[in-house]
Amino acid sequence: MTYVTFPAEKPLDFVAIGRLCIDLNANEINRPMEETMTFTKYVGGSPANITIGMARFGLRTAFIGKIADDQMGRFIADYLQRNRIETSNVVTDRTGAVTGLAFTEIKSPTDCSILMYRDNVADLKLTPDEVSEELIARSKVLLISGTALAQSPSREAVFQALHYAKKHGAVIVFDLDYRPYTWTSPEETAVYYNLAAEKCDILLGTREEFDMMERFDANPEHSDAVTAGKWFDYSAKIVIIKHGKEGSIAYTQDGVGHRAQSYPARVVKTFGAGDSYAAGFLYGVMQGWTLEKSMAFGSASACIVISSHSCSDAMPTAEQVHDYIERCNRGEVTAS
Ligand SMILES: Nc1ncnc2c1ncn2[C@@H]1O[C@H](COP(=O)(O)OP(=O)(O)OP(=O)(O)O)[C@@H](O)[C@H]1O
Ligand SMILES: O=C(O)C[C@@H](O)[C@H](O)C(=O)CO
Repeated sequence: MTYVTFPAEKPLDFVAIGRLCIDLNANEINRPMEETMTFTKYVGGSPANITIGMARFGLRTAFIGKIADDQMGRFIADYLQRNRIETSNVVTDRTGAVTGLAFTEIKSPTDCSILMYRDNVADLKLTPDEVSEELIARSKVLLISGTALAQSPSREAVFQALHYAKKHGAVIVFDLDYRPYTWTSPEETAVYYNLAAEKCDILLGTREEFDMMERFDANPEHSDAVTAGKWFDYSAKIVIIKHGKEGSIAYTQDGVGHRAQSYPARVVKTFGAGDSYAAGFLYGVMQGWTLEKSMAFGSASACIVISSHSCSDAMPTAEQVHDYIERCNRGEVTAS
């Protein structure tokens, strides 16, 4: 059954708008960052990671964002180009803004955290008039990521991109990606997340992220089915609630909940699961697969990334994901 129709005539498969940053992942893992002396540099930013994942699956992709006019910004732009991601709408800041840094702490495979340096970052300085209508008009999908709503003018740039996507018939995906340290208050977050979510066809978030959005609901039940049902009154066709190792559930407008279990994984770090899951799931539905097959593909993609040191570099190819699923089905992968 087809729950979302992607405009096949569009030459681009996928465009994302939002954060381009640098991950600095601790090399000395299984200890607090106070004891970490060296880090490995990777391109980061949740929407960037998802786009890199889609490119690794062989899709035609592009990115809308702003980078700093420095070595880190050029590192990011070069990495995107080397991964065949169109950067025609990646704008270079000229105000002296810097690149967001995400220092990642891996205390244990299940106790990871991110220390984000987000002051005066270039990615939040993208303006509405810098968003290319022509690029969005060429794409089947526009993905927005919640953190880009955290500050103006990036906030307005996202809403302008949403306007273009609606105008040109792109499928709109909202990866909630709630990062509290980027926001001034949960109330502000909920207001802007809800305004954006009303325009979106596919929503992906964790239970906690949807709970944040429901703070103004009268008597919120915070139950997955009720959460999903609320968004079908707007533009939503699919609402996915992710539950970490417990798997995920996708609701459709007919009220059916489609469940997916997680696969076993030898976890190095937990973050990156959501980005790789989103890329794998969206790839699957864009191939016309069932929701269950697409969710399983996303789940396996997530396992590959959380079993790796990086997020962006570790984004797998479709062949690697299929192979992982087959090895799990043969009982060759054990969880750690
Ligand atoms: N420990 C795990 N073992 C196996 N699979 C996992 C694990 N954690 C997450 N996953 C898979 O990844 C999917 C998304 O993970 P999660 O629910 O943690 O999203 P998220 O919080 O957005 O991720 P992130 O930590 O990147 O922000 C899950 O639905 C599951 O399929
Ligand atoms: O999105 C961020 O700013 C952090 C990411 O770069 C990091 O890779 C991560 O947390 C992935 O979800």
